[in-house]
Amino acid sequence: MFFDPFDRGVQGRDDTKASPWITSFLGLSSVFAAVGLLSQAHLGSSIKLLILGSIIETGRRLFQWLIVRFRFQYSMTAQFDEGDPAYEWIVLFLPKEGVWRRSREFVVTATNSRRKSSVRTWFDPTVKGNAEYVPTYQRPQLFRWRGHWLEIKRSKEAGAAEFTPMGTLRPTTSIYLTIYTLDMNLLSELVEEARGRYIELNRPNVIIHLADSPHYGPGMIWTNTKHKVRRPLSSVILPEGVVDALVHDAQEFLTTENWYVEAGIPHRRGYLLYGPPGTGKTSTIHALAGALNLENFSLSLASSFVDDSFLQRAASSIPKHALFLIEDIDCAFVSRDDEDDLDPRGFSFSGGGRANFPAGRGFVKGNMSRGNGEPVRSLVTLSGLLNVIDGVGSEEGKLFFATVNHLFLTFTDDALIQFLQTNYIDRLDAALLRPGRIDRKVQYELSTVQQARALFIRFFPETRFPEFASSLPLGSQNDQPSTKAEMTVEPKPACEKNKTILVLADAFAEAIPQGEFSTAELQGYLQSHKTTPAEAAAGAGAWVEEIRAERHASEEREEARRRKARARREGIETKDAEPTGTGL
Ligand SMILES: Nc1ncnc2c1ncn2[C@@H]1O[C@H](COP(=O)(O)OP(=O)(O)OP(=O)(O)O)[C@@H](O)[C@H]1O
Repeated sequence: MFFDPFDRGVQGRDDTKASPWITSFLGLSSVFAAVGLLSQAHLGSSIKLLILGSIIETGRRLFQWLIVRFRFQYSMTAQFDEGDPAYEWIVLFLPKEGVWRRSREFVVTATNSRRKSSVRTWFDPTVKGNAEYVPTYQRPQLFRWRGHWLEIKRSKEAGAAEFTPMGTLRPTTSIYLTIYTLDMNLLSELVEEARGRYIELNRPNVIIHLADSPHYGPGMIWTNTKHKVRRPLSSVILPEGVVDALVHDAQEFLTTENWYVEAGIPHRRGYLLYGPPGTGKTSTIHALAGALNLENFSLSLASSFVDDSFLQRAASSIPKHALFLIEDIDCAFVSRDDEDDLDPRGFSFSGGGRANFPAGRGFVKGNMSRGNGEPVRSLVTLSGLLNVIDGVGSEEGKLFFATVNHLFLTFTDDALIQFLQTNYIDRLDAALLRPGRIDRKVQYELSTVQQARALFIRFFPETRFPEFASSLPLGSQNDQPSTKAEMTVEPKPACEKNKTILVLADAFAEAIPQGEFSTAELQGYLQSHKTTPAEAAAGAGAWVEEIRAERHASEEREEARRRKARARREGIETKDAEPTGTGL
C-alpha cells in the first residue's frame, strides 16, 4: 500500500512528490513533514504529521524490542541439523501435525525408500502418487501443539556444506523449532514424541543410517537413511545355533543394564563377525537389528573419506540403544609400512575390486583392493579405531559390531597363512580381541552342504511350488526339516518322491562342494533359476564346473600378471608370461 498525503495538499508543485525509493510509511511521513515545513500554509499540519510519524516509529521500535524480549524470555528454540537422527524424527513429526498445509514450497522426488516425511498433497483418488512431496518449511510457519504455539523454520547454512554423491557441494540444512512457553520440559516431550512416532511408523522396517558421503557441516555424518523391510532371522542360513546364540546374547545384554551399572562395567557389547565375503555377516546384523528393534548405524573403513576424526564424530553422534556397525575394519590394519610386504611372493591384491587369494580349494576372495591393484588402506589409523571402540564403552546401551572379510580364511597354503598371520591376524588379535573391546567372535565360513540345502528349500518354498510339495514322511534321514513350516507339511504318497523340493534340495546340495562357494554365490545361481527348481538342481553340477574353470582362468591371469611384475622389478624380459587359452 502507498500513501501520499501531499498529492491533495500541495497541488501543482512537483518538488513535493515523494521519491520513488521511499517505500515505508514512516520514512515518508518524515520526508513529507520536512517538505511541508517549507509551506507556510501547511506548517501546522506538517508539524502534526512529524510528531505523528515520530510516535509511530517509536511505537514500532518499542514493539520490536518487546517482541525480542518476549521471545527470549518466553520461548525456546531448538536446532536440528540434517545428518543427525533427531532431524529425521522432527521432519517426520511435522507433516503429522498438519504444519505442511500452509507450505507452498516442496521438494519433489520419485518415490523411494529413503524418507517417509513426504505428504499427500492431492485428494483425487485417481492420482497414483509416484512422487514424494516433502515440504521445505523455507518460510516460518506457526502451528499449535498441546495448546502451545510453535514456529518452524528451515534454513540452509551457506557456511557449512557437504558433497553430494555426484561430487557437487550443497549447503547443509537445519530446522529451527521455537516453542512459546515457560515450560522447559515441553521441548524434550516433543522430541520424545517425535522419536516415538518415528519408531512406530518404521516398525515394519529396519532403519539403517549410512555415513556414505564426506561432510563439512555440523551433525552431517549420517547423511543417508534407509528403511529396509525387516529381514526375518530365519532367512539367514548359518550352521545350527549360531543365530540363536547371537540373538540370546544381545537380548540378555539389552535387558541387563542395571547389572552393568551396579557392577560398574560400561554397558556395551562388542561383536566381531569375520569370514569370507558373501557369507551373511551384514545380513545377520540387519536381521538382528530388526528383531531387537534397534536402529542401525553403519559405516565402512574402506570409504575414502573416513578418517580418525570422522569416525570419532560418527561414533559419538549415535543415540543410545542403537547398533553401531563398522565394516571392513581390517583396512585399518594395513599400514603404510605394509605396502612393500603386500606382495611377498605374489599375494597381490587386484582385479574386480576384490583380491583373489589362491586358496587350497579354489579361490577365496578378500576385499583389499580398489580394483587397480592398490590395496585399500583406510585413512583410519589403528589407534584411531581402538580409541573409538574404547569410546563406545562410555556410551550407554550400544551394541558394537565389526566385520572383517579377508582374515581367518581357511587357507591351505602355508606360506600365505604365515604371511597373513604375521601381518594381520596377530595384530588384530592383539589389538581388538582384548576383553572389553570385542566380547564375542563369530566365524563365517563358505557354504556347507547343509547350508546349500537349506538355501534351496528357502528359495523354493513348497507353498509357492505346490507341484513339488513334500511327499515323504518328514524326519527320514535325508529329509530333516530345518524350519517349523517344513515340519507341518502333510506327508504325501511316496510315489511323488522324485518331484519334491526336499529331494531336489538334496540333489542340489550334493552337487555343491563343501566350503568352496559363498552363500551369496549360491544365491546368485539360484536366482537365475528362480521359477524352475528342477532345473536349478539338475544344473548345479555344471555350474560348479563352470565357476571352477573361470576361477582357474582368473588365477592364471593373475599369475601371469605377477610374473610380469616380478620380471619388471628384476629387469628381466619375459616373453612367455602370457598364458594361453585363458579366455582373456
Ligand atoms: N548365510 C546366508 N544366509 C542367507 N543369505 C545369505 C547368507 N550369506 C549371504 N547371503 C546373501 O548374500 C548377499 C550378501 O550377503 P551379506 O552382505 O550379508 O554378506 P557379507 O558376509 O556381509 O559380505 P560382505 O563382507 O562382502 O559385505 C545377501 O543378499 C544375502 O541375502
